[in-house]
Amino acid sequence: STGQFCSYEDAANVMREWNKALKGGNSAPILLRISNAIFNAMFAAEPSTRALFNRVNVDDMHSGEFHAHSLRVVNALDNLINKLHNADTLTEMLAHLANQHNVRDGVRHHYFHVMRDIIYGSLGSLLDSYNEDAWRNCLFGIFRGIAKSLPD
Ligand code: HEM
Repeated sequence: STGQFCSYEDAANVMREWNKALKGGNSAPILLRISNAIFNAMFAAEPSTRALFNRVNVDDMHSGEFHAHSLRVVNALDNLINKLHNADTLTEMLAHLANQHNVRDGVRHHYFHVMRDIIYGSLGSLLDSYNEDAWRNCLFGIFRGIAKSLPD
């Protein structure tokens, strides 16, 4: 298939680099570590985002509720990344995630730019190998797909 989100080769690199970090069976602790790093950095960069996660007990980021939330987010990211060669499926998944975010008061398009830049800046130390250009090319459409109809 032809990559609608990014080139076939960029998508292959992104999936390989991502999946390599999760190899070895028990991926939940690795996903949680990635998720915690991303959320902590986002709350530091944009403190107003923290209260959006009160329902999932953000006050205790080690709580079961916040871990469960973190796993929902990073599992979703994992599923999206692994559909980079299936543009139709990926488009449907993004539409569903866009709806789930559109209904949440206070979620802004801008926050997705903040999170995106955090992810670009942190994957280099979270992954064994990191082809930043490929990630930028492929994640652009993923973030846009979720955030495009959110208020600025
Ligand atoms: C690639 C980026 C992201 C992915 C894959 C993602 C994924 C998800 C998923 C799967 C859920 C659970 C949906 C549900 O069960 O209703 C969720 C909830 C949520 N997301 Fe995101 N998200 C992303 C970025 C963001 C950003 C940047 C923000 C805003 C700062 C945000 C704010 C929220 C909020 C407020 C909830 C609801 C939390 C709750 O359950 O109370 N998300 N997200």
